[in-house]
Amino acid sequence: MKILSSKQVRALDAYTISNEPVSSWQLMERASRAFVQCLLSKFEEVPHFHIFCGKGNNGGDGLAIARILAERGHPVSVYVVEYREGGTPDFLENLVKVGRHLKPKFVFSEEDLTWPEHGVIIDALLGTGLSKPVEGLLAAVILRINATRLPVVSVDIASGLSADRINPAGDVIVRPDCTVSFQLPKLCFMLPECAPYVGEWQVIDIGILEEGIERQYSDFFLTTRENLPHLIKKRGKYSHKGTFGHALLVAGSYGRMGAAMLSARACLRSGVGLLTAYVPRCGYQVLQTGAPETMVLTDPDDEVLTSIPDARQYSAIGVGPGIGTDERTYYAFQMLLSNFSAPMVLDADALNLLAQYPELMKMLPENTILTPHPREFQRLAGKTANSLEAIGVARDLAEKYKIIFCLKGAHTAVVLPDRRVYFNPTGNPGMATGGTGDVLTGIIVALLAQGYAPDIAARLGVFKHGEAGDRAAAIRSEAAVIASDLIENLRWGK
Ligand SMILES: NC(=O)C1=CN([C@@H]2O[C@H](COP(=O)(O)OP(=O)(O)OC[C@H]3O[C@@H](n4cnc5c(N)ncnc54)[C@H](OP(=O)(O)O)[C@@H]3O)[C@@H](O)[C@H]2O)[C@@H](O)CC1
Ligand SMILES: [K+]
Repeated sequence: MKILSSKQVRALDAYTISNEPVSSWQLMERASRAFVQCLLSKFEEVPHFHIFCGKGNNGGDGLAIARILAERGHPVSVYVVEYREGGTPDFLENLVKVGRHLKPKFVFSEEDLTWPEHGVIIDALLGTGLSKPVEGLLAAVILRINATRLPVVSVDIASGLSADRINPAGDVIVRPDCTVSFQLPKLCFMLPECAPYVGEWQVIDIGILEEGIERQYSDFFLTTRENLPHLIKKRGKYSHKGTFGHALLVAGSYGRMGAAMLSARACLRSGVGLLTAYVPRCGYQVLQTGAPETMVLTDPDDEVLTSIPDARQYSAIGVGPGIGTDERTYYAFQMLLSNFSAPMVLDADALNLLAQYPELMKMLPENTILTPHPREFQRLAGKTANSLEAIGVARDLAEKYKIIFCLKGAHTAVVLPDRRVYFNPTGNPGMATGGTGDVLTGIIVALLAQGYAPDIAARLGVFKHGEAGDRAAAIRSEAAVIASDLIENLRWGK
């Protein structure tokens, strides 16, 4: 699913209006009806809705939503915040229409506000037409909304929040519990800095023309459940273990064999035909016992990796979980990079080694997948002001070295060498716990070994990892999730 800028969304609305054709008021009516349907599905008992409207089209939506709710007999109060004169034509038309069912309260100053004690607040003050920081009366109303203990649902986007960039500190923005957005997600929904101004978010279909979306160019996408299942390879009746590749996992050091084990078990549960692990000698028994399906090769050293095996026979290589950053491990890693160019995924200490020895970057095989969490990325690429800037730096590096980044986070961003960015929708805060990254490495190396193209292996791996986390959290609750639960909850069917 594409992520478009506010300007592109305006062009898209205009395209739908002239090509469907549909009037802009009708499109607003469609959006508002879809919003009401979604809103009512969130509550078992319909509460009293308090709808705060601005005077642009977001306010127009608010008025239409108020009317539709009132027509159905639901309790509604509607407030129009008079921060400017006039209003957009669709706002004005809906103001006339709502007047047949309800008496809006016009708010000219803070004193006009009587604050509700029960019910749900609907925020329809400002939408994607935000053009300057919020001040004066609008700011006062937003601060009051943020001070309430009542649930807040924003229409399309929280009022005051910029869709396409990160607001400067100090901007006055609604902090909703939930945002119900029209047709396509906004870039800000993907960024951790914006999370307090987004809440739970949901995108609803308002019937924007698909061909109009196709005409808009974007480098940003949200991976969706719908566009992934067909990418999962069927296992044919006559397939054998050789059909699904042979992965090599280079992992572990003394005291960190758990990382190797988690990666190995995740790899085995992700469809790989054969798995060999290359570990220091201290890991031999651990893996042979804990992951008996794995073949184990050992380094001459007891505690850290100091050399590499002959990797020519492997269809993919995963390096990093638990290997540490010993200088001898650096030499081994360098040797691996200079001798082999199989599809590779690098995580954890392999990334720390890259940060410590940046000359290794030039040796990475094309389409190598790097899976840093924010601190690892900072070590690798330097400090950035915010997550959007970090994504920009990752795009430059991905293009320069022809590599793929999975920038791990609530919406992990898969950044491709052609600069496209795919955000991931699955996963939950329960996954912010030790070892989940090792699981991801194991999944991705399994997909690479089975012959998935690296960009698909990265996107699919990240998606399935998050989905397994969601399943685990549904069973155990977020706080109780540990990395092993993800492995147990991997599913590769539809
Ligand atoms: N297009 C469609 O067909 C559909 C659109 N839909 C809905 O429309 C929404 C976008 O509507 P919109 O473009 O009218 O923008 P919106 O944010 O409501 O108001 C802009 C007004 O506010 C003003 N203003 C801006 N910032 C300000 C500030 N800080 N403080 C004070 N004023 C400020 C700005 O002033 P100006 O920039 O002109 O000076 C302008 O007058 C979108 O989010 C969705 O909800 C849906 O119905 C689906 C169909
Ligand atoms: K809003």
